[in-house]
Amino acid sequence: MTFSISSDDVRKQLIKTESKAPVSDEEMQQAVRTLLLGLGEDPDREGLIDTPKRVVKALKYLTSGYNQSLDELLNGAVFHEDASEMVLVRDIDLFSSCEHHILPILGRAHVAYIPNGKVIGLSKIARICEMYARRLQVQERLTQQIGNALQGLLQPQGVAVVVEASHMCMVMRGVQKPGSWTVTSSMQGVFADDARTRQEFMDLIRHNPSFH
Ligand SMILES: Nc1nc2c(ncn2[C@@H]2O[C@H](COP(=O)(O)OP(=O)(O)OP(=O)(O)O)[C@@H](O)[C@H]2O)c(=O)[nH]1
Ligand SMILES: [Zn+2]
Repeated sequence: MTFSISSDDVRKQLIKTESKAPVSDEEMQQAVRTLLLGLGEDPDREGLIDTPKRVVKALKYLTSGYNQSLDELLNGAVFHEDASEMVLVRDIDLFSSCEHHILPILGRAHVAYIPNGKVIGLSKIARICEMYARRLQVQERLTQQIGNALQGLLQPQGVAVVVEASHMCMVMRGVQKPGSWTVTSSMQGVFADDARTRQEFMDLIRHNPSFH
């Protein structure tokens, strides 16, 4: 499957998902206070008195990716370059939140692309992962959004994204399966069309670096 997405499309997609926050911090804090009461706690005891404020601040931080834009994050770091070999940034730590339970998704992303006239600043690949991770997510969408962003920004020969993550909603509650992890991928362009290129990527994300 190949995708053709322009930077404009990526920006439109981004605008659609940006948060409009129709409630105040005070209203959010009041809701946390209600949750504490529902749990049978006393929200006025010393240890909990500032908890609503802290929870709102923490949740806003964990979803701060809604307020970022690709333009701002890139800071112009897309360069014209003749390179045509695979670029891979692997083992990018991810801290996201599942949209069903608002519990952590902890994992790693491996992101590769094969340039087609343009390269992107390496740190920006990690920043793109970070922006989409800092939202309420399902792992499949997070993976796809990272791939689509790179595809749209660089129009490369192909993009490959693999995310490996453990969902705390499956570990600490519910089915309670510590040690389970989920692997999702987004393969676009040559990574989707050519099994050897895909295999090279899979081999590179598995090999042990000699400097470790
Ligand atoms: N596909 C997908 N599912 C997810 C992700 N994160 C959490 N889920 C699942 O979302 C589902 C929600 O199912 P529900 O039955 O509505 O919720 P629940 O009663 O809390 O489900 P259990 O976790 O099975 O107890 C669960 O199966 C979760 O494992 C994700 O990133 N991708
Ligand atoms: Zn969940």
